[in-house]
Amino acid sequence: MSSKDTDHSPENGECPVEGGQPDRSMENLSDDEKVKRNMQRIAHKILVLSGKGGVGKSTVAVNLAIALALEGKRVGLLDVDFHGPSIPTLLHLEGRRPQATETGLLPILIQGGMKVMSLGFLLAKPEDAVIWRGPLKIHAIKQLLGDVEWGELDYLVIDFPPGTGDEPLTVAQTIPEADGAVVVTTPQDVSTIDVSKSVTFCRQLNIPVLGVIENMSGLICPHCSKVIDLFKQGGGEAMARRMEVPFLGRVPLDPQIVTSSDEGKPFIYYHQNTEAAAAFKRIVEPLLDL
Ligand SMILES: Nc1ncnc2c1ncn2[C@@H]1O[C@H](COP(=O)(O)OP(=O)(O)OP(=O)(O)O)[C@@H](O)[C@H]1O
Repeated sequence: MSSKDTDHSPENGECPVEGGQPDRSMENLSDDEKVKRNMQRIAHKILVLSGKGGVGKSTVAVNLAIALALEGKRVGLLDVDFHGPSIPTLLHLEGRRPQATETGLLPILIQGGMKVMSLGFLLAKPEDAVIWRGPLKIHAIKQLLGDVEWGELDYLVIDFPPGTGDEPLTVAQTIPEADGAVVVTTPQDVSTIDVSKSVTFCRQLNIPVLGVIENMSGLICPHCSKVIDLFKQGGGEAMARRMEVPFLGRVPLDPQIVTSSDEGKPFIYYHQNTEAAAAFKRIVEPLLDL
């Protein structure tokens, strides 16, 4: 291997792993042992789940991770959505390739020091759909947990595809010590009914439900600041009560979330003085006490 291959110097804001050298103690370990070793260095692992697509789960995952980083925490964000990884787009990291070391892959380091890894970084083209069956997915997830050089972290936030399929099941079984799941819904019945299945899924797997987040909860009128109940309000809170799990809070609909997501500029970072950013910060407070 040439010296270039082991050169960890920062490039385009990317950062070397701590210590600058590959962790040779990880060599010759089995997949499960690597995961165990790697995950021992991460204090808290939070799963972000939703039973329904399009409710803003990835947006919430990104903004929660950044809210934790803004509190001074060392944070990693892992996207295990094989079929539609959106984290690279949401963070404007399309086309980036993680650097490979002798012992693993370096996550991409973004502004504020957050480490990001997504299967999307490993696809040849963003529009490539990954048609993988269960066993391959399980192996790939174990690699994302065990072979990525996360280093010491306070939090790893893990974003999943919607539903209760192989991805959350594998992570739950592979890192049973995870702190728990945050469950994202929108207020309408059509969402809360599906998302309550995520709560049931967590119960069946003994994953603590850290709480429900009601996203897209009321639109704040940009002209008069009155709240318009576009998708109703309170459905997520009522679902949390019904399912006897904590309610973490509501994030309003904010058109700036759409534009900043499309531009790959994390909303909470660029629009700190908004009600939605304040909502994310309030939601993160109980997670700081884990
Ligand atoms: N609070 C909000 N206000 C306005 N737009 C939002 C809000 N939350 C998310 N969005 C927008 O909703 C769309 C879907 O969000 P996102 O991709 O995060 O959903 P998702 O639940 O992760 O979808 P899937 O898992 O099906 O890929 C995006 O355009 C995003 O910008």
